[in-house]
Amino acid sequence: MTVATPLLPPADWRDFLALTKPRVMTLVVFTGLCGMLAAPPVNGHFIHPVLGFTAILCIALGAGAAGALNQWYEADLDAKMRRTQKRPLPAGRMERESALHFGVGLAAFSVILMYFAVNLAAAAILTVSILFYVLVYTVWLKRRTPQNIVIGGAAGAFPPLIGWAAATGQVALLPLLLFALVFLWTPPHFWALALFVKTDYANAGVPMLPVVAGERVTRRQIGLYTIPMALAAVLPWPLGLSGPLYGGVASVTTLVFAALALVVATRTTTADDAMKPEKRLFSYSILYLFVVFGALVVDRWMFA
Ligand code: HEM
Ligand SMILES: CC(C)=CCC/C(C)=C/CC/C(C)=C/COP(=O)(O)OP(=O)(O)O
Repeated sequence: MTVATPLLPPADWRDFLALTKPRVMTLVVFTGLCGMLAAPPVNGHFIHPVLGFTAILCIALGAGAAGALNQWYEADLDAKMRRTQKRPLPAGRMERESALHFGVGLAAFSVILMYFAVNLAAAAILTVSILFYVLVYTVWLKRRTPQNIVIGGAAGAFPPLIGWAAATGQVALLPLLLFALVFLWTPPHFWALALFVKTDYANAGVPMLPVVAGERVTRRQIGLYTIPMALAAVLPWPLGLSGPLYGGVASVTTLVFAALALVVATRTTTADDAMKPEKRLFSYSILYLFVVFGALVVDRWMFA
């Protein structure tokens, strides 16, 4: 006698939205928008607003698709961590197949639309970033090495390049520096968080740096990555790629970042304070990227 597996009722639209990790993706989309708005005109023309909107929509859909495929692949891990247990798949509100179809469909749609409506360069970099997040980070590295987020984290650094490529059809030094900024920002951003949700990762068997190498090494690495990150953040100014407004904002906000990272790096254990230094650094890291990218755009439009 065969027992039929009961099928779940169709998932709610809110569950599909949750698959796209909307809160994290707001910053991803913002950096993409800023990359686009910081780009110079081509033959005297800025990107047409409708095309610009389409390109940002494609970045949002592509990033959301990558988030959905990430959740499809690691529903088992998400079920083991308090922070992620209530997601649609581990909570049993959605069939895994639905998440897979949604992710693949959305990824294909975003890339095809980017190619036909915008250009090949933007579509190609969008494809690379989706594949990087899903295959390189999620499937290959996340469960294997504590360097997972250093290498795989590159996925989240592509959006400024995609935005710039959408506007100009090519890449240039400034968006490459923005790529470097997000790439080098990711380890302090994530490891600060990993220091205070360490037990979650340990329970799930994910080899995040604090679990594998311990707190002291993680704290030192946060400090070390902050140095080249600071350079990447400030360099557009001395290189003449941005003006004094960006230079001022980037210098001050980066100094604050470095000061918070130094406190984290020089502590030996997690304090009991309500606002632990690593929590403060994690929260500030998000505000920091919003402010620095926002300042770049305001600067380019004011002083162009
Ligand atoms: C591999 C690289 C990264 C890892 C492992 C990572 C991990 C995380 C985790 C675990 C959270 C906490 C909670 C949550 O899931 O909502 C978080 C929050 C966040 N991350 Fe990251 N992150 C990475 C890269 C990025 C990038 C590239 C961006 C954007 C440029 C970003 C933006 C954010 C934002 C905005 C939040 C706050 C979300 C909220 O308020 O709920 N992250 N990150
Ligand atoms: C355009 C495009 C494709 C952009 C991709 C953007 C990207 C890679 C963002 C990474 C941010 C992110 C949600 C990391 C979470 O890591 P995790 O998946 O390990 O977190 P979890 O534990 O919350 O699942």
